[in-house]
Amino acid sequence: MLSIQNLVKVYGGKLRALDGVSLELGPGVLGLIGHNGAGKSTLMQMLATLTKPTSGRILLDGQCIVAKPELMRRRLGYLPQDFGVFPHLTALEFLQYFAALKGVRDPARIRRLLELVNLAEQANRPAIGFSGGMRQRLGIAQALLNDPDVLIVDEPTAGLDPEERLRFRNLLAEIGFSKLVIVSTHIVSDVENMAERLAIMRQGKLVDLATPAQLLERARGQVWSAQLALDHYEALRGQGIHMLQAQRQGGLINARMAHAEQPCVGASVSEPSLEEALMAQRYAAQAVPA
Ligand SMILES: Nc1ncnc2c1ncn2[C@@H]1O[C@H](COP(=O)(O)OP(=O)(O)OP(=O)(O)O)[C@@H](O)[C@H]1O
Repeated sequence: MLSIQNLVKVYGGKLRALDGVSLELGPGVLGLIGHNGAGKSTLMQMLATLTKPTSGRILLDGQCIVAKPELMRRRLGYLPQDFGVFPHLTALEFLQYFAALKGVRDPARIRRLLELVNLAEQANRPAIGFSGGMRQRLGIAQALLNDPDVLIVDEPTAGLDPEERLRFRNLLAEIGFSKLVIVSTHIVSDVENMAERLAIMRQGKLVDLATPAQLLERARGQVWSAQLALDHYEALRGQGIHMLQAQRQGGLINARMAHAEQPCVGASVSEPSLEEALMAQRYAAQAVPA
């Protein structure tokens, strides 16, 4: 459906915000993971046809959307990182306004979307009184107005409380049953239970594309746990052992460590969480420069 081919974006003559990114995507949720500055927003904006690549191609069902952005815009829903609502418009008025802009003429669709994002009862309330989660859900309703085949969501859960996060994630997961949903985040837990695949970006490059299960499998044997005295903990740190977690308990430190081999006598190999798996992968990449 979407074929991303060798995308490069150069800013200011030399900064490579994207450095040869290629990806083949179909329906389902893709989690785009990377630290701040990894190039996620640049890639999302490019897919949303807001910025053009310095080189490379993006094909939507075989046609290049760099050359013909309108092909994408018709089929795209986009929720940017800094999405803002008009505070004095009600949820209903806000959607009516965007429906008019997007040429959506079916008023029943707005009602259905308000129900989908669980805002039907707040339809006539001005957005100024909405919580962060309600605003995000209104943003998703806006992005879904034209029944898009591709939904792009940038840093979706920033500022949401845990319950709102959960609701919002479930909503995106359900949309991903039939559409392509690309969710960019640096918070692994945002996508670990909904993304079919994770694309890991680092310094403008796509360094991995795998299912969460594959990432966990690869990290098996590299995450260790041990109860350490404080001076032992500090000595291990001093030796460059990567600490994933440290929790003081009864005068000892419960430590979780990323290391290719047993980091110290008594450390036992432990099942990694997805976040730990990604950290372990990152440390391993640092240890062996490509
Ligand atoms: N318009 C711009 N002009 C110059 N440099 C830019 C521009 N946009 C992004 N960059 C740079 O490109 C690199 C990638 O930025 P990008 O915003 O795509 O990363 P990101 O992974 O989305 O990070 P974040 O999570 O902070 O949004 C960074 O070094 C950033 O400073």
